[in-house]
Amino acid sequence: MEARELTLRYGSKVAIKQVSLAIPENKVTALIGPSGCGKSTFLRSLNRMNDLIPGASHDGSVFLDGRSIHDRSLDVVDLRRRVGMVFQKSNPFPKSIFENVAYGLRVGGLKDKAKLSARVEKSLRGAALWDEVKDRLDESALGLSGGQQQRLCIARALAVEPEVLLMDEPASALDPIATAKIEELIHELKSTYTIAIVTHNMQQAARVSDRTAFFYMGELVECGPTEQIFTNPHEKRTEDYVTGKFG
Ligand SMILES: Nc1ncnc2c1ncn2[C@@H]1O[C@H](COP(=O)(O)OP(=O)(O)OP(=O)(O)O)[C@@H](O)[C@H]1O
Repeated sequence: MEARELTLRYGSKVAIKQVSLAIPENKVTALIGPSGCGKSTFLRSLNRMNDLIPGASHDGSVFLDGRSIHDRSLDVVDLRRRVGMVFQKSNPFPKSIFENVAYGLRVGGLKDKAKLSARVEKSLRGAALWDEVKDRLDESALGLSGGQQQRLCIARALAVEPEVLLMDEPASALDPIATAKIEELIHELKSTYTIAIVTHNMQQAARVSDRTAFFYMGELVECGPTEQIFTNPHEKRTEDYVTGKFG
């Protein structure tokens, strides 16, 4: 995916300004920066989730496989299937574990029970949750731990076979063990998916990402290989942020 000169406003307030950033295939791109700098806004603009916010408007473009996601002929539902999203707070439906993962497939018209079961199993395996839930698929998803619920939400996103996964602080509400599992999972997922992750946790960005983009006051200050951003940033503002001088 690639954003070119993307500006996004909420009413007259500019949240991100002329951001040009590539999210390369089969890599993890971390978006970092102080609170309110526009990370989530940028992430949400990659699958047009901001369209749902009254008063939001944009200039510039975002391309997926070379095609503008704002193209009139593009189906937004299909865009959101191709570019899935996982939120900070896990949000399973008050349904069974199986139905949570099957939901998007049923909405997409898949009815065959054997095919549904196979896709649910594949998605739960992909989210490293299968072994923990395979004997309780009919139980409520709300009975899972926070970390399991977040992996269930990842399984739900994987079920519709996206190409890109957007993750908005997916581990910030989890304990260190559950966080480590999510980070391990992100590492495994990148062989199949392109991932963009917003994180407040700089160690996490350093551990999971290949590239890091530093945002400040709505602007993209710099983006580069994660190691370079953390050890040898080009911009003073990046250096001050990654060394903890502000933020
Ligand atoms: N729905 C909205 N309506 C109006 N303004 C908004 C909305 N969402 C975000 N903003 C504003 O846009 C700016 C960027 O917010 P955004 O949530 O993208 O930042 P962020 O870097 O993700 O912050 P955080 O790390 O605190 O989540 C902020 O000034 C915020 O107040």
